[in-house]
Amino acid sequence: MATQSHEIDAYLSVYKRLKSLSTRRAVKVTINSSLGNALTRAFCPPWFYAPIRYEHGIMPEDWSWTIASVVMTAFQVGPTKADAGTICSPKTSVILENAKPSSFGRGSETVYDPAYRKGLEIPACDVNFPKNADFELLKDHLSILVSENLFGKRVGWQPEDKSGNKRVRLELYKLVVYEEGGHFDWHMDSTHGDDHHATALLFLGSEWEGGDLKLRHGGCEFSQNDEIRGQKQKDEEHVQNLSEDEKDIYMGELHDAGVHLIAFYTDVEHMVEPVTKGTRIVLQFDVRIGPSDSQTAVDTGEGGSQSLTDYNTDKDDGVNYDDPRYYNRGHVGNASSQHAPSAGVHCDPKILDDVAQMIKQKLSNKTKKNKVEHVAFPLRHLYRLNSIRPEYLKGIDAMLYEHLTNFESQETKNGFKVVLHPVVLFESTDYEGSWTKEYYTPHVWVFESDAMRKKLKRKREEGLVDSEGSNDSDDLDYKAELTEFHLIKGCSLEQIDSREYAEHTGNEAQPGENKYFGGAMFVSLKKEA
Ligand SMILES: O=C(O)CCC(=O)C(=O)O
Ligand SMILES: [Fe+2]
Repeated sequence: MATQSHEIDAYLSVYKRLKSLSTRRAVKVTINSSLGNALTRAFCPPWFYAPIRYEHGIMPEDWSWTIASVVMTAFQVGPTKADAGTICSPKTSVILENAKPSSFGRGSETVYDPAYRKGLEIPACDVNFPKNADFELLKDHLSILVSENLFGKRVGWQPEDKSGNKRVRLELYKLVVYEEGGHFDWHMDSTHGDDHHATALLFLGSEWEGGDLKLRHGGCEFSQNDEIRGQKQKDEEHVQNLSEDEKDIYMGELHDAGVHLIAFYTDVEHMVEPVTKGTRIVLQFDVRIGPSDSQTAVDTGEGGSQSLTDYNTDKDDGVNYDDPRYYNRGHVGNASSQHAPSAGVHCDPKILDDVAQMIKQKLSNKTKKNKVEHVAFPLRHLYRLNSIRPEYLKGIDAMLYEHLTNFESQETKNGFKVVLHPVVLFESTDYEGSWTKEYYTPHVWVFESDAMRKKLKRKREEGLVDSEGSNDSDDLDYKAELTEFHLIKGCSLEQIDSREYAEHTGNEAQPGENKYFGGAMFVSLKKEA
């Protein structure tokens, strides 16, 4: 039977406000292009796994307390502040006594449905760390790992900026518990702010079986249990090369506690398979980027095309290596910069360069018939509407942005101008609403960037444009007919329509604007000065 109302209609109605505020243009989409294929090859893993353990075999005596205090951090739960043990040795019964069944967001409601999610939780306000300094230290360690592995040198390299604000901040969201039979079906986490860009899960040292955390994004998958098995194998190989004395130390109690960290960008879908034995206990953190809440996010200025290097101007890496909080980076698990785990913000520069060269070629074509002023392609990650900004780009989106904004060659003396815009993929059907090859003519609707919307709002307040938006072609500085938009196969933008992300199921219901949104990069040649 033909689809009655086109899915995109439902999707668009969610963004009514956006529609009413924005000028939009339809740009024809090119599918299966060689640029689209080159973009598909440009990839960064959107997650990582790192064991957190006590490696006193490697560190000088006086360093041990730092790591030890991380895994031995004590905590309390519930209104009575009951002793819940430590990160490496939690008191399961106390935690269970204080935990309540978890609900989750389905569309505009927050519901309880054990068929979808069967788990228990303790909200952050009921998790207390009697030694706050230990908790801060723990968060510092974890945020360095998250910085290095998800945000690279770009944002997270400096744990703090000059005024002491952390660039990557971990905020405890809740403690999550799964008993035997507990599970959580596929979902994306709800976001709790425009600066909330990843989830970090710290798995405590309780015993459990099953309960595999599975992640998926852009056609790639991750399995927690596979990572743990892989790590065990690596450890065994490592231990074979140690002396007997070293072996005893290495295989010590804390090393085996199984504490580990998994972090992923907020638009990564994930699920927890049923726990078959024991109790699985996790501290879930929201990862926030940039200055703390009390300060407003950086204004990107005109066109939202501020470069990342502007944002992160300090050339000095800003780390005080004498500070005991930082000197043992690289001794937490295997996630040191020298032994980066499988994931990380890395992408073969040759692939990035291929993309830049192909774009350059398209933009340099001066013949009237094939003239192209803008080459555009979707962002690989989904963002909140207000987070489609250079300083918030994640993983491969950030790598491409940075590479393209810094790209220079003989022909493009002034380099590229790269601008971000929210976009909605718009696929046509026939009059009955069915999908046919003949009528399959995908377009994207392009909306103003955050900065452009602000500019428009100002203009509107000054009465320079009408409230319905503007037809003034200056507002969007590109011409649809001179723009090539290359779709990337399997990218989130394509899936957002088919998977009902507008009704996505997260930890709690998300009001309209906080939902996930697609974006695109528009690349043009910088105008001669
Ligand atoms: O416990 C986990 O591994 C993840 C839990 C989760 O996805 C959530 O609570 O949103
Ligand atoms: Fe989740």
